[in-house]
Amino acid sequence: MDVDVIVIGLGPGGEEVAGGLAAAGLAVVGIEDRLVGGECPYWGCIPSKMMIRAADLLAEARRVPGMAGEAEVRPSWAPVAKRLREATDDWDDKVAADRFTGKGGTLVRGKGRITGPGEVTVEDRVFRARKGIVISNGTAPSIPPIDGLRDTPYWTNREAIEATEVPESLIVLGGGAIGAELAQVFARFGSRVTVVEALPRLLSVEEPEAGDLLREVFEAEGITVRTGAKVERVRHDADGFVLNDDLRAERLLVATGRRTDLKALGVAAVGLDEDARFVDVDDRLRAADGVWALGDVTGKGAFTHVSVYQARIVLREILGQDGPPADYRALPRVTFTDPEIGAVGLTEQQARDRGMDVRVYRTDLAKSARGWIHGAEGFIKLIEHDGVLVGATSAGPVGGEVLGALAVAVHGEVPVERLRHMIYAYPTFHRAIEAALLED
Ligand SMILES: Cc1cc2nc3c(=O)[nH]c(=O)nc-3n(C[C@H](O)[C@H](O)[C@H](O)COP(=O)(O)OP(=O)(O)OC[C@H]3O[C@@H](n4cnc5c(N)ncnc54)[C@H](O)[C@@H]3O)c2cc1C
Ligand SMILES: NC(=O)c1ccc[n+]([C@@H]2O[C@H](COP(=O)([O-])OP(=O)(O)OC[C@H]3O[C@@H](n4cnc5c(N)ncnc54)[C@H](O)[C@@H]3O)[C@@H](O)[C@H]2O)c1
Repeated sequence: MDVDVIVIGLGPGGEEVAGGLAAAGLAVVGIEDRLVGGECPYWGCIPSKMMIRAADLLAEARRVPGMAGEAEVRPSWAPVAKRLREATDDWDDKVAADRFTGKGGTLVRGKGRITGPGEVTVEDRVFRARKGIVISNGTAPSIPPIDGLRDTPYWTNREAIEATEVPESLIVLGGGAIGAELAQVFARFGSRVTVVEALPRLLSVEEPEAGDLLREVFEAEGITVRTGAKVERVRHDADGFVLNDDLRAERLLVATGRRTDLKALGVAAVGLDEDARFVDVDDRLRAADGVWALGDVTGKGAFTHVSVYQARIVLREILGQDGPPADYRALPRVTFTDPEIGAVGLTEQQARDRGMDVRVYRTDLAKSARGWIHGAEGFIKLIEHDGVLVGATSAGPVGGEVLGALAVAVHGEVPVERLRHMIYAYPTFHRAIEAALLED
């Protein structure tokens, strides 16, 4: 079959670009080997945030004593599991598939493999593209080579999201975004949770203060946090999982990062390095002549907003429309723990590693009026270079929302002097940005 564009993988970015091109009248084949929509709506962002919403409600109710009277909290996972099944249509992608074909796209189910310039094969069907191929096949959970682990019935994010019951006890291997978010959810629903992280801190890609804060909060909620931990052996028996012969739990969630498999995708057929971890792209998302890549597979930030942002650039490129190139200076991310950890741009260490002469501002949320009223834990940390912010972190009850103001400041290169003399509404959480700038 000959078409204009072939899109391999219909996650958030692939769906955006394939649907956009089809709606513009191009002949598009979208290839998907699982569910149209990808990881985010079925096993990622949306169901995990629904679980978090439920867990946060429990935590909020538990805060009633001492502030507002009495509240008895009896958690039940049943409504959570039911809402997730409704939200995912029980892991059925008919609505998303119809959305794409309704725009005129051709949906092909199966695993796509690049077999030559402009050519993709799905089992015994060969597709040829006149304009090009878009690689948007995402990532899969990466399972560390720990002795015994692969033979056990461990969970990845997929099984955790599909859980119909809360385990009595849970070990979470990996204290990154997935591990931290899901550890807190299951703990708030009554599971005895231990987080085991190899590095010295939780959320190690963010500011150290963020990992330290989360550890404090987790331990106060009864979650055991083991950092700097090395797991050498895993086994499973009738009672559950055993790590290093000393740590036991009913379930084990492996959340140790993600992996790509460029060899299986056949990227060498278009001259790309099949042993690389990610597809190398330029600021127009071009990987080779007639090949674009977007989303997690590019290694520019494993977030839905990055995938969709890149997809819009690819769409413009293929349709011959003008627009700015990709710019990741103000890349925002939010870990939806409670407190939320919002961050944009560079951390202090990343800025220093780039040789930047930085000035750092920091304040505790508890010192702000709203933070004190709320009984909130969190902080604002700002990284200035050359009179503008190059990075910021906002940790707190709505850290991800407060981040909006900081993302605008980094993206727009607003002079710090202007930020210092702006009026911040009283008493809001975001007013702590002013406090940080004045605290010096
Ligand atoms: C638990 C969890 C929570 C998350 N929470 C957030 C969040 O709150 N906010 C956020 O921004 N991000 C979050 N993410 C990350 C987000 O889900 C990903 O960044 C996003 O889904 C990546 O999109 P993508 O377009 O790269 O493709 P993906 O969503 O990874 O989809 C790629 C698709 O390609 C298909 N595919 C793969 N290989 C082939 C092939 N050879 N042929 C055909 N099809 C193929 C796959 O089946 C898949 O459907 C979360 C992830 C997880 C796991
Ligand atoms: N709120 C969000 O936006 C959100 C939520 C979840 C996931 N995500 C995205 O999904 C990606 C994948 O999430 P993730 O949490 O799997 O990966 P991650 O890379 O964020 O964290 C993995 C953690 O596992 C640790 N680790 C690796 N091997 C280990 C081992 N053998 N023993 C103990 N610890 C080990 C790493 O040191 C790291 O801290 C994230 O990078 C993020 O981009 C985003």
